[in-house]
Amino acid sequence: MQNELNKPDHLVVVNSLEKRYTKGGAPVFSDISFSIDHGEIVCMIGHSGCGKSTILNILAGLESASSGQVSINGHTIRGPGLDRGVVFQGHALMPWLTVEQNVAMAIRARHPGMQRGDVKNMTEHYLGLVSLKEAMHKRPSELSGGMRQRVGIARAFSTTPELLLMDEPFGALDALTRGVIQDELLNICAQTHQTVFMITHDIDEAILLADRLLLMSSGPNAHIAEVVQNPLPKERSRAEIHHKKGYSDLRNHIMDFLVQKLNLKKPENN
Ligand SMILES: Nc1ncnc2c1ncn2[C@@H]1O[C@H](COP(=O)(O)OP(=O)(O)OP(=O)(O)O)[C@@H](O)[C@H]1O
Repeated sequence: MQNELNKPDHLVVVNSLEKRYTKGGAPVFSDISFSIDHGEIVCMIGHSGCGKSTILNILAGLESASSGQVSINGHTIRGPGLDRGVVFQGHALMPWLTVEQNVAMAIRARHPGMQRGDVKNMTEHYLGLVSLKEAMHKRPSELSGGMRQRVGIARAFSTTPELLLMDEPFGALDALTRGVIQDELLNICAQTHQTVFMITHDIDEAILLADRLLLMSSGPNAHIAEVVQNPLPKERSRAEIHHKKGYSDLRNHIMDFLVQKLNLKKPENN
């Protein structure tokens, strides 16, 4: 079905993904199907080893599925592409380049013909969004872990990807820094209507950031056991979210899922 912009309704459609590492063995996961709408933030939560990173890497085009397809804007993906930006837990910055150069390099890759001055302006704009303009001439080794991760986020946003993929992007950060960056991420997403697929182990982070949560059963043969729509309004704020009606119920629901339903068997006819 097409909308008025003649684009598919869903930005991303994931259809029946399955991954096997050993021939004849049980798949790590199977029958993974979901969609992501334009501007939506979808979080996947599940225990270690159920295949979350593998699914994200397949969406990034860095890994291939044993079967199934992923399409973005109606086109089946066949490898990595500039339509997708990835933020990993380890920021993966180039250590010999400054903060500015790390971001500018990504912008030039996305816009090969862009004038030098425009690249500079765009670099400063995205570093400004993560409050790092002051540090633009520093090298990654001179930054804290949180600052490096913010450079990684600025770099990913600066390429204006159709889809931003984040694999536990704040996992290595202390709670305070994590909170600050979560706020920054929410602000940027509100400004840019960025579509995001994200993996996290942190329930509070998922409730704060996600419009929809995909709860994975444990592997092998993991599957999406439940899809939960976040009932809290889209304008969520870290300072107030725990006072909102519905917050505790949602948190308890996800916690119960993770604690009690660890070994959900895949339904026979699903
Ligand atoms: N290259 C590989 N070869 C064989 N098995 C692999 C390979 N990569 C991942 N696996 C297995 O696939 C399963 C899923 O791994 P994956 O990293 O996707 O899980 P995850 O849910 O992201 O885990 P975590 O939350 O710990 O990061 C694991 O059992 C892992 O051992």
